[in-house]
Amino acid sequence: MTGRFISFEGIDGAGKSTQIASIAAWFRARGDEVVLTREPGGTALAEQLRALVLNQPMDALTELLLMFAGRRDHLQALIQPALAAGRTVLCDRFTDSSFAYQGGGRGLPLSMLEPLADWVQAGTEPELTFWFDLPPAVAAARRAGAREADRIEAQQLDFFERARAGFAARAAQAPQRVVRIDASLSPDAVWQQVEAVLAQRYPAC
Ligand SMILES: Nc1ncnc2c1ncn2[C@@H]1O[C@H](COP(=O)(O)OP(=O)(O)O)[C@@H](O)[C@H]1O
Ligand SMILES: Cc1cn([C@H]2C[C@H](O)[C@@H](COP(=O)(O)OP(=O)(O)O)O2)c(=O)[nH]c1=O
Repeated sequence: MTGRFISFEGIDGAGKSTQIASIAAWFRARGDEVVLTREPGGTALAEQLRALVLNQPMDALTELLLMFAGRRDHLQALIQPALAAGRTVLCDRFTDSSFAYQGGGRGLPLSMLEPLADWVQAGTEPELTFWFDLPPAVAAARRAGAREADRIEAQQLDFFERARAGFAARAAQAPQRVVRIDASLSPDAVWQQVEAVLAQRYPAC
């Protein structure tokens, strides 16, 4: 039995964390065993890499390699065993974030990212990805009221414009997998959109 693998994407401040709790509750109410996890991070090793990558100065390629190193450990130690046990894995960010941030934001070429994604994922891919999309200025205003910026969140608006374009390109390449949610609306209005997608993709048996 293979479980479901679902990821959540969007620029910082899009409201992913706010929605994921309700999504986990939605699957639990159906009787699924839910594993909530995140990237960068998700395992002890990958959380150590997260602390480095979000706080230490480094070049873009080093940043990319650390993101994929953590992802490899996360897949091997947590995601793949959970899927093999039939669990529903909800992952706050996955490979689309590397394409958006290191590809779009930092400007690294797709020819560098694509082979890494193939090697590291070796066929494991989310079956559904929610892309919480909103203008970077709106996301920045939300973040300003909520928390102190880390090394990546401290980037300027043009970085987040490029990251947003990176998510849009990934969505265009995989329209069956990636569902765009208008994240500029109120939390309730965002939830209505999410719930409609869940109800359509996972009808009650
Ligand atoms: N739809 C929304 N409208 C307005 N504010 C929101 C909305 N969703 C989340 N927020 C607020 O914006 C901030 C960032 O939300 P969060 O869920 O942490 O985003 P993310 O995990 O995508 O970075 C938090 O202060 C949160 O309360
Ligand atoms: C997974 C991943 C995240 N990131 C970045 C996006 C975020 O700025 C940061 C941390 O992600 P996250 O914990 O999701 O931050 P937030 O809750 O603020 O949205 O890491 C990348 O640059 N590349 C990646 O591959």
